[in-house]
Parts: sequence; C-alpha cells; structure tokens
Amino acid sequence: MRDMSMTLDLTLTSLLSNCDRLQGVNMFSQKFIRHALLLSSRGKSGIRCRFRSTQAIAEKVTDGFVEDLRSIVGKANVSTAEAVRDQHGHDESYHETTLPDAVVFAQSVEHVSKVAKLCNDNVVPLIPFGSGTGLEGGINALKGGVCLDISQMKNVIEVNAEDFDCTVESGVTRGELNSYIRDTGLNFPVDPGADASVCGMCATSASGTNAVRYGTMRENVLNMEVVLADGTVLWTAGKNKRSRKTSAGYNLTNLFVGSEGTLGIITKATIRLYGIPEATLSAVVHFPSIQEAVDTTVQVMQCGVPIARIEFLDEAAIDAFNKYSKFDMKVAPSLFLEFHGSPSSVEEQKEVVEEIAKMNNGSNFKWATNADERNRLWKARHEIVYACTALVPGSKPYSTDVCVPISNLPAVIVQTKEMLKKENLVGPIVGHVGDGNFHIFFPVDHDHPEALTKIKAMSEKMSLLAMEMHGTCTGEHGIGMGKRELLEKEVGIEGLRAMQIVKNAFDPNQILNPGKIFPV
Ligand SMILES: Cc1cc2c(cc1C)N(C[C@H](O)[C@H](O)[C@H](O)COP(=O)(O)OP(=O)(O)OC[C@H]1O[C@@H](n3cnc4c(N)ncnc43)[C@H](O)[C@@H]1O)c1[nH]c(=O)[nH]c(=O)c1N2
Ligand SMILES: CCCCCCC(=O)C(=O)O
Ligand SMILES: [Mn+2]
Repeated sequence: MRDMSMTLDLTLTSLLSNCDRLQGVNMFSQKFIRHALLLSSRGKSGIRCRFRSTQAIAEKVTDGFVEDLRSIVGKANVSTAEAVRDQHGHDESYHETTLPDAVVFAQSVEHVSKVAKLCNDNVVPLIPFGSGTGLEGGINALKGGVCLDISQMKNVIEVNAEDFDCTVESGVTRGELNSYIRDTGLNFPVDPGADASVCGMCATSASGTNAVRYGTMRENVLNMEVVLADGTVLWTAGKNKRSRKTSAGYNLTNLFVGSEGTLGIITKATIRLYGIPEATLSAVVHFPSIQEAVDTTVQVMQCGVPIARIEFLDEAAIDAFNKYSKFDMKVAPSLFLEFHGSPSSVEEQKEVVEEIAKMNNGSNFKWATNADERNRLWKARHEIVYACTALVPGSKPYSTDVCVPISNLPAVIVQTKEMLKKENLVGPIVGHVGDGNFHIFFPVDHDHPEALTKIKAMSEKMSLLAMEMHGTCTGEHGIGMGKRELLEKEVGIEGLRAMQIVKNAFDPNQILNPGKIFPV
C-alpha cells in the first residue's frame, strides 16, 4: 500500500509544477500550494518533502524526448552512451557516480535556452556541467535527467585591456583565458588549482591561493549572461554593462555567483583582469609549531601587507610531500609565500614579513625570483593533493573546507589538529590561511566504508567548530551534495527559507540541479 505522506507529497509537488499552467487554480490557491510545499520541506506539515523519484524522471527521458534534444542541438551533440554518462556523473570528489540519462553538448546560448525550455516543459532535471573539477558532487545527477555540458562554448567575446576586464563564454577555462590574454600584459588571477571553466568558477564562487590579494569570484565578476529554467536569457547587470560599481537594484550577479547550477545556467561571464606583476618573489619558511606559523599569518594580514599568496602546510603535509617527491624539506609547520608588485614594493613586503616570521621563531627561509626556482620552491604546495593521496594506496582524496575570521584561525587549526590526533586519523592540513580558510586532505580507501564514515564525522565536527567560531562550513568548494545538512545550521531556518523562496521563484518546477544545496 502506498504511504499517505508520499501521496500528499506527490500531489503537492505535481500541483506546484503545474500550477502556473492550471486555468482552474486561482492565485490564492497557487500561493497556498507553494507555501504548503515550503512548509513540507521543513517537516512542519508532517509531509516529507522530496523531489520526484528517479524512476518517474527517468521515464520522462524517453526516446522521443532524446529525439527532441537532437533536433535542437544536432544528432552528434546528444549522447546516451554509458561511458559518456559516466564521465558526466561525477566530479573530482569522493562522491559516488550518479548517472544522467543523457548528455547534451551545447554549442550556443540558443541551444542552452531551447534545451532548458524543453526540460522545463517536460519537468526533466537539467544539470549544468562546466569542467567537472568540483569537489562537492555538484554535477552528480541525483535525479537522473539531462547533463548539459557547456564546455564546448569556447569564445573569448571581448577583452577590454584598457578597462581591465573581459567577457568569456562558458567553456573557456582560466588556463585558456590566461594564454589568450598573455600578450596584453594582463591576467586573471583567481586560481582554484584545477583548470576549471570560468563560468563553473562563478557557479561555485571559487577562490584558491591568490584570493587573499585579488579576491574570490564574488569580487571579480561584473556581469553574467544566464539562461533561466524556462529558457529566458538575461544579463545579471544588464546587457553590455561592465562598470566596476553599480547600485542599480538587487545584485543579481552576486545571487548567481555560488548558485551551483540551481538557479540558472551561466553562459557568459564578464570578469576583472589584473596587470601581470612586474616582480614576483616566492619564499618558504618553517616554524616550531602550528600556532607560531598561523600567528605569523594573522600578524602579516593585520599589518596590511598586500601579500599575493600565503599558504600553510602542516608537518604531516610536508612529510607526505617528501615521501611522494623524494625531497628533504624540513618537516615542520610551514608557510609558502608569494609577493607581487614593483621590485621596491616586493622588497618592502619581504622585510616586514621576514621580521614578523622571525619574531614567531620562523627559520630556514628560502627565496626565489625566477619562474623555475619559484615553482620548485612551491612544489610541495602544487603536489600536495597527490602526495596525500599516495599515503594510502588505492585511495581517493576527501577534502574539508572551513573558513573562519582570521583572528580565530590559530585556535581552530590547533583544535582541529588535536581532534585528528584523538580520532587517530591521517589527514594533513593545508590552508589558504590569509583568508582564514583551510582544508584537511584525507586519503580515503573506498574498500573500507568505515574509514569514510569516520572521516565524514570528523569533517562535520570541523564544520560545526568553524561555525561556532563565527565561520562557515565551506569557504570555497560549495555545499553541493556533501554539505546540504549543514546549511540550515549556518544560515538559520529564516535564511534557509529565504533561499528556498528564491529557488522556487527562479525554478518553480525544480528542474535545475535537483537535490543540491538544500537539505534532503
Ligand atoms: C585538484 C583540485 C584543486 C582544487 C579544486 C579542484 C581540484 C580537482 N577546486 C574545486 C573546483 O576547481 C572549483 O569548484 C571550480 O569552480 C569548479 O569549476 P568546474 O567548471 O569544474 O565546475 P563543475 O563542472 O565541477 O561544476 C561545479 C558546480 O557548478 C555548476 N556549474 C558548472 N558550470 C556552470 C555554469 N556554467 N552555469 C551554472 N552552473 C554551473 C555545476 O552544476 C556544479 O553544481 C578548488 N576550488 C576552490 O575554490 N579553491 C581551490 O583551492 C580548489 N582547488
Ligand atoms: C581532489 C582533491 C582536492 C582537494 C582540495 C583542493 C584545494 O582546495 C586546494 O586548495 O588544494
Ligand atoms: Mn583550496
């Protein structure tokens, strides 16, 4: 027998998805249904809120539906082959693959718009795919449906060198953009480590090592072309607009940054560029304790040094790197530094930071200016994910990602280290510490599910600790499917409800990346 709550749930869901088109349902009823669905998602009505079952959705991706997709984008741009679906059913994280029913390779914004409309009309899930380097299962097709791969839209639309901005299509990666604009003397410095698509970086609000100087995606996106669930195409700051500042109404740009494919598909982004620095100086320095290394970071930031990168690796990370790359770097909590500017400003920054580090017992400074030497000095940071993964043969990396106000960072990292010891867990700590952001890189062997359970519990404890210390459960990787249950704790029930209202307004049929961000 079918359970009653499920019947009600399905009724509400299907009413919601159709109410805009139902002649007989007046505005008041529509409002009531929406409200009931919102409450049900909080369990207030006693009705469990869930999206449509995978089975019901999969049934909608019929041969006829696939033919409709082909008629929009061309036969060669739709695939239902298992290998292609598999490649699009997971990102670079530990989350198990969940297959879409079909993969569509869009070649233009018109394709994206028509595919969105078709999916919306048929209530079929639609998952935007950038370059698949995400770390919270953002592209997993939790309810099946269509994976919309927009990586082949690779035009750089314009570069306004005199205004330090450019506009790119969804498939352009940050590496490709930087090669393209190298001759202008400009670059796009936001660097998540992977060669992610710029629009995917907008979608996750990515940052990485350079954010301490240049900001995250939030501070660097001026405008975006977005396709809504029903196929409408809009520019978040107005078509062709690219001013540095605007006070014109709601900030739609910032609403779509970090929306993780749940509000719309970003097909173009206008972003800020920066001059390639005249001088670059890199350094590594080691400390007797984590506290002293992190105290150094806090003091450097508090002194207002415009440092370009300040990355922390604990002794376990350095040890993992030495083993992996056959190096003999001093096994101690260490800071990896980079300074950008004119030769004289770099020298000035160096002097201040050296003095602060020495006051905190920093030693064995190593410096490098030429590119090869700088890369060798930073090799441990560049290879750390692989080095940590190699600690457990056959493992995959699992990364935590908390961020706290900088003055709380020393206490949070020290407590995290104690928790790791107590739990007897192998997990080197690596951090973009200038932003108060750090990760533990756990190597996870999937043949031992109990190890994953223990690591997940530790990750949750860290997130709770960070929130208690006025921080966030994710500084840069996003909520995806990995942190859905933590969102309410972070933003409160009122914040979560407001987010659900926004989601329902932009995507009333819940087709865009269902199952992500919101608690299940
Ligand atoms: C080795 C390594 C190291 C790092 C990282 C990854 C890896 C593999 N990352 C994570 C990752 O690079 C980052 O999240 C990127 O922004 C993901 O961009 P993709 O294009 O790969 O998006 P991907 O295809 O993985 O999608 C991610 C999410 O965004 C959505 N999406 C993608 N493109 C979209 C579009 N055009 N419109 C709407 N939604 C879209 C997807 O639906 C999904 O929910 C990271 N990150 C970070 O911030 N700091 C870091 O230090 C690192 N470091
Ligand atoms: C594939 C695992 C990547 C781990 C985290 C990457 C990251 O954020 C970093 O700073 O490095
Ligand atoms: Mn990171």
